[in-house]
Amino acid sequence: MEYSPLRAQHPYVLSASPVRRKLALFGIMLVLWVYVLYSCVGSCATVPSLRADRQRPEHAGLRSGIESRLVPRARGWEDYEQTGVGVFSRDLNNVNSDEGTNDRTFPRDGNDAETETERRRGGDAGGDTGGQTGGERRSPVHSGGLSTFSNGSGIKRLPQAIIVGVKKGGTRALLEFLRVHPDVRAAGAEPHFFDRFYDNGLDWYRDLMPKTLEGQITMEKTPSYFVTREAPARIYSMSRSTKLIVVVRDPVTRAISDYTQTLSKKPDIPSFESLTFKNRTTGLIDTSWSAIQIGIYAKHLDNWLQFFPMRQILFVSGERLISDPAGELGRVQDFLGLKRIITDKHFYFNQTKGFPCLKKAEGSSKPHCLGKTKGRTHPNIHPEVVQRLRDFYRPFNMKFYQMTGHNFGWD
Ligand SMILES: Nc1ncnc2c1ncn2[C@@H]1O[C@H](COP(=O)(O)OS(=O)(=O)O)[C@@H](OP(=O)(O)O)[C@H]1O
Repeated sequence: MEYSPLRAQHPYVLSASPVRRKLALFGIMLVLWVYVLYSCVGSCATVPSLRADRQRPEHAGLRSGIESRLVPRARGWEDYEQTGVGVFSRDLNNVNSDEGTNDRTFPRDGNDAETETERRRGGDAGGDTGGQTGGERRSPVHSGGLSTFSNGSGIKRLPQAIIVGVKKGGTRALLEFLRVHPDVRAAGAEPHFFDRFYDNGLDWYRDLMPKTLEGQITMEKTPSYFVTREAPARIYSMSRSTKLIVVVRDPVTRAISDYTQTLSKKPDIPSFESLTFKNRTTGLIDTSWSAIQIGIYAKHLDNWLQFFPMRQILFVSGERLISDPAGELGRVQDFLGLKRIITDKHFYFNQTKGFPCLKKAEGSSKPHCLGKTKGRTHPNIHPEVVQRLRDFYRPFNMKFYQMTGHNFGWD
């Protein structure tokens, strides 16, 4: 008789005993269980590890230093100034024009513009607050009041350090440079929580922050806080141990820079000179003009000192941030209790831009300069007007040097 494999198998299958069938079923179930168990271990692994870190703070810094390199961060937000579109879209026209720049360009690696899609992708950017009314945003999940969402890449925390000022001081440069540090994570867009969106509440604010691991510092920058009367009390009530950083710059150049920004958006505004003086003949300065008002640093600082001791405020020289970025970054890292990781080797001077740039942007291997709205050419201001302004600011500068114990050399 001819051998037929078909015939040889069928009788075997049909005649399989119930015991064998049960064994086969058991085998399949076993395989399924192993598979389910394996999947669960993979997806739940991060939760216990975060808990373990909290119990072992001495290891936190080391671990976060390593892990933070694995966590994707948003890159380059410099042109979201004080308006910022982050993960969520917003109506740019709702933004106060004297502070924000509606220039959405983002010259990545020193040249072209970032698209809206790229901005939305900026994961940890935290989003901007201006276009997000409370109702538009998903509400955060609460977990014991300290943090919201918890997953593999950390949890959202309120900032422990804030760059509170000053507008046009060099705040974007400082934040961009700082985020190179593996233990710093920052909201990309300016949240404007303590001046414009305070009523949205702390949970709303926290939800704008990037996720951090234990040992990492959460930061944000909103330069208008420095001149916001309510900001110190509000920050104090969030946490009295918040570290504050103020980037200050010669108030005369700062005022011109401020004016340049406004002019770029509203080319029809009056001349710098006519806005500066209440009366051109008497030379009386119009201190109600925000471009002038912001530069009276001593006055604004007084307000902060009602709530925070001087040791909790670091003043960064906007000028030195350009001439010696590594030096200023060294001071900032010390102040934040960070290891000095950002050094000279991170910067190069870009001749075309006329400013220091990063050799490697965070999360990229390419050089990175700040965008077109940073380092604009200022209009020529009559030397007499500049001199008049210098005279006006001198006593305030002196007072500021005295208060901070540091001569910034503006006079
Ligand atoms: N590395 C580097 N690259 C480019 N620009 C730099 C840098 N460091 C400091 N600056 C100065 O930053 C000024 C803008 O300050 P801010 O970022 O604080 O402006 S803003 O208030 O957020 O709009 C900006 O002011 P302008 O020169 O008037 O445009 C720059 O002088």
